[in-house]
Amino acid sequence: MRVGLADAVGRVTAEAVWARRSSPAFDAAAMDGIAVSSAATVGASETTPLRLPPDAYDVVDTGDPLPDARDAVVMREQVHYERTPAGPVAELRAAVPPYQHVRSVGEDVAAGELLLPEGHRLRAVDVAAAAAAGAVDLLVRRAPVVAVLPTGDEIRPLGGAVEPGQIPDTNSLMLAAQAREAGCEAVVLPIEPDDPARIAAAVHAAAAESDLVLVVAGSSAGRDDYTAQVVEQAGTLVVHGVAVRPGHPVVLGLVDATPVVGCPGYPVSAALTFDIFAAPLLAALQGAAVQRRPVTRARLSRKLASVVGMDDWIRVRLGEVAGRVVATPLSRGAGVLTSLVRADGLLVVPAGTEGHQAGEDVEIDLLRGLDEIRRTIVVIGSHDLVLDLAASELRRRDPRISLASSNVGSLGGLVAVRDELCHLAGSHLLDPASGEYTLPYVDRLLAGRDVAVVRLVHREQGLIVRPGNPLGLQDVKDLTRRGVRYVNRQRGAGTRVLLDHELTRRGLSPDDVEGYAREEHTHLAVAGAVAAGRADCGLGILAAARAYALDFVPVTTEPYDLVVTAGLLDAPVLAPLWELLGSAAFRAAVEGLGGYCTEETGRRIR
Ligand SMILES: Nc1nc2c(c(=O)[nH]1)N[C@H]1C(S)=C(S)[C@@H](COP(=O)(O)OP(=O)(O)OC[C@H]3O[C@@H](n4cnc5c(N)ncnc54)[C@H](O)[C@@H]3O)O[C@H]1N2
Ligand code: MOO
Repeated sequence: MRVGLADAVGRVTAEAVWARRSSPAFDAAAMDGIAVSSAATVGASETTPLRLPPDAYDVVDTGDPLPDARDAVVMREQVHYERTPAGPVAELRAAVPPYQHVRSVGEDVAAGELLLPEGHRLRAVDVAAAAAAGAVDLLVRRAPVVAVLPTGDEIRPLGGAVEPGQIPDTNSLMLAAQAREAGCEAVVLPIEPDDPARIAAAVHAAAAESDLVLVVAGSSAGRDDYTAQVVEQAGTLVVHGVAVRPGHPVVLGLVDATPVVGCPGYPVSAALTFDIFAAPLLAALQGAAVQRRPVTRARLSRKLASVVGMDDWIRVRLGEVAGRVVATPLSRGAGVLTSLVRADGLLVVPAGTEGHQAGEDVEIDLLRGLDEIRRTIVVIGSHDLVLDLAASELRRRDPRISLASSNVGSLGGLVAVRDELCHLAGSHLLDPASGEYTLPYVDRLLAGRDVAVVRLVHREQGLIVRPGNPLGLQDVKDLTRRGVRYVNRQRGAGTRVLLDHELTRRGLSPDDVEGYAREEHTHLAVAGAVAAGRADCGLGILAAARAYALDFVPVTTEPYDLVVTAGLLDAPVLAPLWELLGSAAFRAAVEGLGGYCTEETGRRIR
């Protein structure tokens, strides 16, 4: 099919494009000035200037055709005019070589020259060059049509009501957009319930109208998982299950000669399945090359275990610390779509590998440019909402800046500072012996290192309870009451150390607290567990309680600090953060979260 140049970007050429016209189509002035005959200027110099009468030159502007009998241009700035009764005489103080400042016919592209090969994906510059070479439209390959077929009794169309237990159809939105990004047309079909006959009918109908059918979900072993069975009965089932995770239960087959990919329902699995299986197929259908991502080497910030026998696709955040790119693995859950949203790169741990040690050198497929990665502030340690607010505010102020924080608890953060795996560690570790926060741990873990500690905030820690505090919890000692279900933080988290300290002070033991062994990794996750009724109480910050409209019983106020290698304090990557911490507007926004005091924000306490 032929498409107009304005609509051709992203399409793939179906024939070679030969220039029909030269560009420029005539010898043209390349500068504003005067057109002259070079032969007439021989001998001109500073000491013997040449005086050209008005009929021996023509005034020209950039792009003008070169008048007959002229073969060179002198820039306006190098011409001195002298008024005479016969008109302005141009004085030249140097000889002009032939074709000086002249763009000759076909300098850009010559008629008859090959401009673009067949099978080339068109970009903005390509269509402009084609237009300059005389094209008005181009023969392009048909864009493959991708049909997206969502399945599942629980799936509801986007924008409509979603009852408890139902899931909005986010996968179809994503897969259709991925197909369009791959240069295809995408059609999202109505959601089919878990009924093999209906799914089969929909697959047949879609196969007749499209080049690839993506059946969403129903790929694994559940009672209502029919995709593989449908493909087997309606056509040919080629593969069910691959040694890739996420994406393990993918279904590959043919129905009525149209390829069908059964994408697992978990969003990360669905997205990666498209990348791994659908994208190369669609590129092949268009006769174009698959886009390979650039790669970089990086140091892994944490140990990464991986099951032997599966290629593990790990999403990572990246930043540059001490001159080396550091990769921090994000959540591995196939349902954690935000792991892909936040990812700067992908790390594939091959099937034959058990994983990697912290600090190991690995290869990363880049999802973002290295220049952006170099401007990323890497925070590892305890997490606080103020860091999220800072990340958002830094980006608003300068779109090139990112702040990536990963939560491994305060202790893990100090270890990451020690190992040069982050710029900053968020820490609020209480030393029960001295009652001091963070500094005793810095002395122990980072002994002999020149380390600075900058106060971020003071914040209130307290019991996060259901609205109205139905169990009447007033103090940490109430956690030992029968029937009170507590939700704890992970080992190494400052909030867990705080609980232990508060229990010890009261002569209580963790064994007295029901749910002590149950761990969540963030304040918000603790609040989420209480809000969902899966626990009655957890220790955390006021802002987390507020985020879920829960009640809060204050226990203590604690400092939350940023630990940084002193040599990095003046690093350009951190400058925007220090500036932000000094801003009154930012401090007001922090106080607005509730439970924060910014009196000492930005103060270096060591
Ligand atoms: N016993 C086993 N259970 C599971 C296995 C297994 O091998 N044995 N595999 C797991 C893996 S790995 C994956 S991946 C998933 C694949 O799930 P299905 O493709 O069968 O999909 P469902 O079970 O229907 O749904 C899974 C999950 O995805 C959500 N979903 C489904 N469609 C959409 C949509 N259009 N938009 C957004 N989210 C969607 C669905 O609600 C579920 O939460 O199976 C594991 N289980
Ligand atoms: O293999 Mo499943 O695709 O991990 O989530």
